[in-house]
Amino acid sequence: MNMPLNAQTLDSEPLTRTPHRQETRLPTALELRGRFPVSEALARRIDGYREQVRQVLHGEDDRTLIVVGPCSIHDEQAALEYGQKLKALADDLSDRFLIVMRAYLEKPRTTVGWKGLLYDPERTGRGDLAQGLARSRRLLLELSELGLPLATEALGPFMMDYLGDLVSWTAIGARTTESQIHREMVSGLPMPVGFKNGTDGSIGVAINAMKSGAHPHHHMGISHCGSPAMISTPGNPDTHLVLRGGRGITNYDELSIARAVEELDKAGVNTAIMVDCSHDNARKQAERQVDIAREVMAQKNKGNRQIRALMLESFLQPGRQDDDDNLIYGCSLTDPCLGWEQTETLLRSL
Ligand SMILES: O=C[C@H](O)[C@H](O)COP(=O)(O)O
Ligand SMILES: C=C(OP(=O)(O)O)C(=O)O
Repeated sequence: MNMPLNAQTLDSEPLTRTPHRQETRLPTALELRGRFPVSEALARRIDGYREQVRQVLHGEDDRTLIVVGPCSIHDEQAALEYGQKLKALADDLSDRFLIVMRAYLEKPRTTVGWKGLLYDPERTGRGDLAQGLARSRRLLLELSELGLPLATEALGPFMMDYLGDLVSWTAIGARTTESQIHREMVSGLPMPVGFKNGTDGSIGVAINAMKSGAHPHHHMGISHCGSPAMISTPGNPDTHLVLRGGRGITNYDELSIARAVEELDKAGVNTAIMVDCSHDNARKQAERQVDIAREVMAQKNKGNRQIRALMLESFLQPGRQDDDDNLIYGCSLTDPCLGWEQTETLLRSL
């Protein structure tokens, strides 16, 4: 499953090289979508998942949306094994939860580090976007065919052109919520989008992002055929806030959520809340996600109607590992995750 795809067939020929820049040709979005096509039946299913996510986020479906899965995917086989387990659990719990798998292929880094399967699938540090794009699309297709809705973080401004038709919910991360380029992108996305609060914990930037993302935009982009283009977008009405804590301060407690809802309401945007149980809320200690999820669901069960969703970082094995020669199968290379057993026990108990 981790087989490199043949670069020759992926049009990755060098274009130009200067001392400051080398350009390497990539397939267009249309070419890649053509190589790994979505059937009409699957496209209809994905439309259906997006509609279910919308209904939960707009309070028309009382279930809780759970976005759960690895911090990052580095091994397709482990991701598929995780997907099979999650699909069985999602079916079992579908009366209470709408479960969407985190299938994160791009990682925003605080400084530098591995940026995800899409950029550097072999983790050599040299990058191989041609292979990364193809492996990412093939994996999303295979996971979708298991019958799972998928979530990503939309980071590179053109990546959704290549992969977006397979995604049912996406995040704009804490490091990019303030970026106009990402807000413009969201304005043209066909799925619901969660904006994270800033890394400093501020939710004002996410509220501004929701307003901007709901607005039509005209911006510079690349057409699906690969030419420079002016992209005009209608605005995305299905955005919401994700509380992930910041600068060591958590924001999943009753008071923080009430304050966030008040600010959202004052700003006239959707008051739906997703709590990210990981990241600064868990202070990078994966097991803390268990207590956080329980505490937030207790608030919901006590009658907080704005809490509509949770995010959990989880993989086959608990914890995280450094990328060396003795990799543990199914263990995160980025942030620490809950292991599968912990995840299943938690979700069944919520
Ligand atoms: O979700 C993963 C990380 O928190 C995010 O990519 C930042 O990681 P870093 O601080 O290790 O670069
Ligand atoms: C990078 C992530 O989160 P954040 O933007 O909240 O740091 C993530 O969810 O993988």
